[in-house]
Amino acid sequence: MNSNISTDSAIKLNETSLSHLGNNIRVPNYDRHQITNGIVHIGVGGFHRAHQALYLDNYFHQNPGSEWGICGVGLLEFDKRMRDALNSQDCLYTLVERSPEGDRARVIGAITEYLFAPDNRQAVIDTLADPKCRIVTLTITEGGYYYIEGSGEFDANHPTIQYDLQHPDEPIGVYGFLTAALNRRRQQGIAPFTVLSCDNLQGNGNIARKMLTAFAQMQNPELGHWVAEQVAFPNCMVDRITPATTPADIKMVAEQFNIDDAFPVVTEPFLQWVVEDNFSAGRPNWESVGVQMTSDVHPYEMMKIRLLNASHLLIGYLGSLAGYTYVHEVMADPLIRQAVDHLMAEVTPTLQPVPGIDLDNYKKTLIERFANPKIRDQLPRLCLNSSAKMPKFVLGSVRDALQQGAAIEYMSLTVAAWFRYLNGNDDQGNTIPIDDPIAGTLTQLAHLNGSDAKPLLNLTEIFGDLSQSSHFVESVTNHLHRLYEFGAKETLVLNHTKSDR
Ligand SMILES: NC(=O)c1ccc[n+]([C@@H]2O[C@H](COP(=O)([O-])OP(=O)(O)OC[C@H]3O[C@@H](n4cnc5c(N)ncnc54)[C@H](O)[C@@H]3O)[C@@H](O)[C@H]2O)c1
Ligand SMILES: O=P(O)(O)OC[C@@H](O)[C@@H](O)[C@H](O)[C@H](O)CO
Repeated sequence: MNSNISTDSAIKLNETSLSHLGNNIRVPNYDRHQITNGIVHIGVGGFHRAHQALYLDNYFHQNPGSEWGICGVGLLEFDKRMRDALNSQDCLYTLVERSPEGDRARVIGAITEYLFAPDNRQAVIDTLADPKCRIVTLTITEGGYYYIEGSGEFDANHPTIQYDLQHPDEPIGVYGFLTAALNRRRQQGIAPFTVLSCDNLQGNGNIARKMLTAFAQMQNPELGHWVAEQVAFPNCMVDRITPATTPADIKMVAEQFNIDDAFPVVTEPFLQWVVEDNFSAGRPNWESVGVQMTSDVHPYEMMKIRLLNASHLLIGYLGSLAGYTYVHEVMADPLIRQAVDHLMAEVTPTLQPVPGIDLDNYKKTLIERFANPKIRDQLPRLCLNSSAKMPKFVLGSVRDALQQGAAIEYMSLTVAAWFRYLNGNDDQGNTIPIDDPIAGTLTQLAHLNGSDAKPLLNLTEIFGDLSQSSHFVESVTNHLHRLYEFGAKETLVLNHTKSDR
């Protein structure tokens, strides 16, 4: 590996240049033209490319000529950059695993086609309706499911949903595309595809089922019935910390690996995928490449979401308030690291036993993963769209702990730190940009009410009935007062002293 290579002299990644790449870089050794696309993936971002596509790349090395290639789909304007990058390099991209021990790059070939829906909506529907498509996988973020947290119901009034109901042949949203294709399959006697959600939602398959069925029902009750009866929606737990790609990553790939890649992915070495074995139209033999197929994903997803993702929120808010930029910097701060330990200790009694997993060891590994200085995971990424994540990552644990009469100190601190963060400046007075679909409402409530937590806790679409718990309200309020009065770090000193007593 030559670190003196300049970005300009790097080799442009595409099929013809694969054989010119350094021999330290693993490239697809299978014929990509022999692969047919049995999977359509909607929401090709960093995570899909570091996770599912990697598993399939490994699979194709063992099974050339497979029927499980991926056709990627982007529904949003946001995906233009992915379209341009993938189309300019034959859908190939570089995946770099980074750890203190070193960096390893490989080129992934599992995505063989990419469709940008705004360019050609019919092409997306045709691909989904094609009998060759047997699984549709999703990473469309928590907010992409149009799910009302407080009630658990479908957000039928959302403008995207209303648009798609009125324009069934020219949809813009995920359910519009899926139902357009499923409707055609039903009319033509083609079996439906399986819908596999790979987003960080507890019961992601169940949620996808409920939402898609509700949408299909509104469009056409018979179709709704068919979807409910015929479509399989396995749950799954996904795990691999994958930061957003930065210009520095593109430069690193060029300089360290001599690859000119418009959109590489940087990730950690850790990788896990636990999938409920419930597929109506077949699936790859995923076990052969390390996927854990099981009849019950629930304990795994509870463990991952409540320990890893909840800790990420606490790290994101406290770290931002304390003026840090990256997760590993936050983990080097003993006060915040201790808070993460305390949060995980509080969450643990709310978890079920997880087959084959020693929770103490799992938590230790999480701390090590968070501390990985090489992946430079960004705090704003962790805090993005918190209104959709807080209920899923933290509030379930709060409810369970309240029911058990157990401690909620650090769970409440996570909520309070979010409220303080929503004020939009850190403890030194620097601006923190708030990126959330309901940022306007949230920041207005935070500004108007400062250390009074109640108005934010009264947002039932996020907190449901939790504002009825005086213990929870009091605990959040106490932390919020301290965060405003003393700042994040001093609050932690006070908290830890109390907890250690
Ligand atoms: N990055 C990680 O570490 C990681 C790890 C595990 C799971 N995940 C899951 O994957 C999701 C995506 O993460 P990422 O890192 O790939 O993000 P990303 O920003 O790189 O990509 C997000 C993708 O979701 C699509 N999307 C967003 N909102 C949508 C909507 N309303 N309808 C349709 N598509 C929509 C975007 O167009 C984009 O293609 C996360 O929200 C999470 O649920 C991520
Ligand atoms: O991707 P999100 O927005 O659901 O959550 C942010 C992070 O917590 C998440 O991406 C983790 O890095 C990931 O879940 C690790 O597997």
